[in-house]
Parts: sequence; C-alpha cells; structure tokens
Amino acid sequence: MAVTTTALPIEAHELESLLALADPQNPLIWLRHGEGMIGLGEALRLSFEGPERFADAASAWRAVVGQAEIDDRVGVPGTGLVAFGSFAFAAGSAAASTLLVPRTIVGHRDGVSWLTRIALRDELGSDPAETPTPHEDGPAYPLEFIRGTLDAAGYARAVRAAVGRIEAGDVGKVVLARDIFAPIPADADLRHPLRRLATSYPDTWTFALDGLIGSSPETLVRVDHKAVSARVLAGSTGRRTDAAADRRAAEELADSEKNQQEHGFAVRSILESLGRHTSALTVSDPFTLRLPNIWHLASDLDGILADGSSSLDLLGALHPTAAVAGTPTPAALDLIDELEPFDRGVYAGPVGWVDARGDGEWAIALRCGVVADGRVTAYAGCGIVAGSEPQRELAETRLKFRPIVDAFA
Ligand SMILES: C=C(O[C@@H]1C=C(C(=O)O)C=C[C@H]1O)C(=O)O
Repeated sequence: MAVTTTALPIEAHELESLLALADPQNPLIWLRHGEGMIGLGEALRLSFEGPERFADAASAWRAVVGQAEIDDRVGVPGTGLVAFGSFAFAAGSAAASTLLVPRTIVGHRDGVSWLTRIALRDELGSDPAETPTPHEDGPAYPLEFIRGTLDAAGYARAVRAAVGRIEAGDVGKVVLARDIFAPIPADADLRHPLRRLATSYPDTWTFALDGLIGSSPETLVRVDHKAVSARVLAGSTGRRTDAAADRRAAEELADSEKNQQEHGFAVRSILESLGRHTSALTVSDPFTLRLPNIWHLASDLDGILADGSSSLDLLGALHPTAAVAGTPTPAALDLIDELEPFDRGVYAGPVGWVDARGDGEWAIALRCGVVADGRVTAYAGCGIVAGSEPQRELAETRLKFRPIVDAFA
C-alpha cells in the first residue's frame, strides 16, 4: 500500500464539514470535541474471530505496516496509515472483528486538518481518487424503539438471578445487558443521529463503523508515543433536573459503598492487565463524571509503555474489563452467556483506530446501536453486585439507552 498524508486548509474541516463528507448510509467516523476523522471507501478489510481475534489482528496489522510505504507530511495522531476497527465482545460471537483501512481519510485535530490517500500497489501511477465532496442531507426518520429479546421483566429476572449467584459466591460482579430494536428505512441518512450524538455528547467518543453507531464515555486505551492512558467507568446514577438534587446524587454516588465496590473491581482489572505492559502506572482518585444523561464514577489511568505492545496488543490484554464483563472474568462471561439470551456482537467490545506505529485510540462500544437488516438494535447494561436492585438496574439501562434513542428520535 502507498499512503500519503497532506495538510488541508484548516477552516474547511470542523465537525459539520467532516460529517458532510461522510457516507450517509455507511459512515466511518471517529470524533470527539468536534475533532476527529472520517473515512471513505475500502483499501483493505481484515476480519478476525474467536479467542485469538486480538492477537491475530495485532500480527496481521504488523504485516500490513511492514509492506506499506508511508509519506506522512502532517504527523499528528490519526495521520499516515490508519485502520478503523471494532471487535466482538465474546470469543464465541457470530459477529466479525474488523480492521478497515479506508481509501481516503479526512481528519481535523489540534488545529491541523489533513487528507490521507491510500492506494493499493497495483493502482500506483493511476489517477488518485477525487478529493471528497460533501453529500447533501438525506432523509431523517424518527424511530421508535420496541422491546428486544430481553424485555423489562426478563431483565429484572436476570438481575435477580445474578444477585442470587453473587450471594452464592459464584462471581463478585457481573454486567448484564438488554437490547431494544427499531425498524429503520434503508435510505436513512445516519449522519443525522451521528450529528446529534456528537453535539449532545461532545466529551464522549462518537463512532460509526459497519453500522455500529454510538457515543462512548469509556476510553479502553489510548497510546500516543508510549504514553498510555485509560478511563474506567463503573457505578452510575441518573442526572436530576434540580441543581441541588443533582449535586447530591453525584455525592451519594461517590460515597456509596456498593458503587465503590463495583468501581474497585473495574479499576483493579485494568491496573492488573495494563500493569504488565507499562511502567509508572498511576491511577487517579475516583471522581464523578457528568454526562447529559448520567453520572458515572470514573478513574483515569496513565502510564508509559514498557514493551513493544501496539494498542491492538493492549486490547487483547485488557478486554473484557470488569466494567463490561465482571469478576472473576471467566465466571462472569459464563454467567452472561447463561442469562443474556442474545449475542452481544460488537456491543461492549473495543472500537477505535490504530496507526502504523501501533498507537491508537480505543473506546468500549457503549451507548450504541447496530444498524443492520432494516433495523437498529441498541444495547445497554449495568454492573450487578451484591445488593443490586432489579428495578434500579432496569431504570439505569433506560438512562444508558437515552443517547441512542434520542439520536434516532
Ligand atoms: C455496560 C454499560 O456501561 C458500563 C457499566 C457501568 C455501570 O454499571 O455503572 C458504567 C459504565 C460502563 O462501564 C453500558 O453502557 O451498556
């Protein structure tokens, strides 16, 4: 592959102009704080499956990089050779895990805009692809979501069963999710929900790849020139309309023993797996992270990469964290298989991008839906620990569905 990145005039590529360039039906997008990148076309698609999907992706990506000729005249995160990717949550999932190198990437970050073109070797010398041009807005359809394979009562029963298994000592924590669907017409312009997500939740990672669309607040891992960081979320409560009540809700979240326990499981799982690949790993005190729909208990981790791991290798080490699976991991995964009557697909798996150095940004695919076969399926889950109450957890799934339900409303 031959990869060329050149600088673009800056003013042309703010959020709106980036979105305008994206494919309306099959957008490929990575955005935060109004910056990010969009991809067009496909130069290379690699698919992986099974328990070795991360290791396979890491070695396939090294081989691709080894063969590429890269001329990067910009040199910020996201320039040069980049693959967008998403990975199935479960080793046994029917969903593919994918690395996708587009033909063209348009990006904007830290005051710099760029255009990357990727050509296969046998196309060298032929005319370069045209400069991307904006697509006019297509139709927006208000969607109504209906119950999924696990309805509200079924979810409450699953939570009760999980609490029973926690009391029996089978697991300390398990994350249980449910799904909802809405039919969607084939010509719907998916940039409408993406615009709403990116503007309503600017502090989250807004992503789109192969119909997976969402805005995740949880950074699984970021690698930038050996600096490694992650943000762990676990423990949540709804926002309140009254300002004083809202502040109290956040304080109660921070002081609650149940939430501290649930959060502690998630932080320890990341510390342990990231600790093996980093030096000087530090973790912040837990803090309350405010999103428009929900408060989360959050911790930030920072370290220095101590081995030759790429961000894809780190995904293999980190996934699935206790924030989306539970602890201990194998028993929690078995319990998820037993109590959730659906394949999570790429929900709760890593979504993000990797570059030629192996650097990249990966979020956990949360607050998301998958558009396929004429419908959007959205997922939301909650960490269940001793003392979890089914009706509260059900209410928490509704809060977590809000970004995606509102984006398509
Ligand atoms: C599983 C989800 O969210 C995860 C679970 C959380 C919790 O239980 O408090 C909080 C953030 C995420 O780590 C989801 O949004 O679907």
